Amino acid sequence: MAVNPTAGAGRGRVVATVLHDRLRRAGHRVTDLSGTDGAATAARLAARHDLEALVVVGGDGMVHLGAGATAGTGTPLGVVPVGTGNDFAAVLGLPDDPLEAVDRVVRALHDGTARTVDAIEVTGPHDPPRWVAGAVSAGLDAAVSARALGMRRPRGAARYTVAALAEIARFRAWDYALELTGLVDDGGLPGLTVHDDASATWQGRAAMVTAANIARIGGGIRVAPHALVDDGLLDVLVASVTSRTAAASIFPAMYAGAHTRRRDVHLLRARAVTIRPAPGTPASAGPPVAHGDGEALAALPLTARAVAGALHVLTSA
Ligand SMILES: Nc1ncnc2c1ncn2[C@@H]1O[C@H](COP(=O)(O)OP(=O)(O)OP(=O)(O)O)[C@@H](O)[C@H]1O
Repeated sequence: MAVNPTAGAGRGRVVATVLHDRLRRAGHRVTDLSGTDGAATAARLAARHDLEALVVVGGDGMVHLGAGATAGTGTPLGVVPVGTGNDFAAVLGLPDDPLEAVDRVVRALHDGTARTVDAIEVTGPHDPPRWVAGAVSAGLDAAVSARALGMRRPRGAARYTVAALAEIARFRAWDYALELTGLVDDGGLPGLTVHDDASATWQGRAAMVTAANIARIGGGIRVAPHALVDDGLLDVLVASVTSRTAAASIFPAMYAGAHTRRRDVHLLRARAVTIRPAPGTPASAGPPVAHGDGEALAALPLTARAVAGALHVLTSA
């Protein structure tokens, strides 16, 4: 197991004790692989290839670490949500009561039941491949994540809201060049060039480019309301919003998923997307560092690819 003791205002530590006890009583050998921070935990997880299963306790940041350690390996992943943002757990219908979630994990391990879902493999020219469970953000939502990660106060969901207000206040749209493969829905995006082999290219100005495996990010923002976690596809949101006023109205609309009714918001569906700054964009004016599951990934360019069935999430039928 791996725990973020700070998640949920310290609830992570308490829930982890219960989980540890329940797993031991069920006859499992339990190793606590939690580090002193996210990077230390990731390093400890990367060194273990012998786990029967990995159970993470925390928010979407811990799901990110768990996906990184288990995606594509066949090792089942258990999730006990105690964070502020528990989007992955919510989308999978896991109990939001952490003690019920512990029960579910213990029962799934006993019964050998797991749900097979997709994950996003992220590759770029400079960094090793990374796995993302929820969504890859490369626009305003990435800037908000970066700011929220750097803030100590306020805690909880309010931190994301404060970060969003600050980023909207200094917002300027970015110029992107996108390449999509395995396109099955063009989302009505003007200027998209679609080729016979189901690839497509687009260049333009946008506030958000987000490749989503699940419907929600940031603790309930319904960024891609119809995204399915097991369709082998990414829902790619392109918000061709260029003014600060429009950016300010789009963010609150996303909580209800109402942004998709706007004519300048497009949801495409494809197997993979490569996201670059448009040619000629000076580095100082380029899009922000991409984030995945609310964690920093890498500067653009990057390719996000849906990998069908990469994750086996412990849950009972
Ligand atoms: N042992 C640890 N100590 C401190 N931070 C950790 C630890 N393990 C992971 N983290 C990091 O904490 C961050 C937030 O993690 P997580 O998503 O689990 O919680 P959260 O929902 O943001 O938490 P909170 O409820 O405190 O807002 C992530 O960047 C994660 O890597």
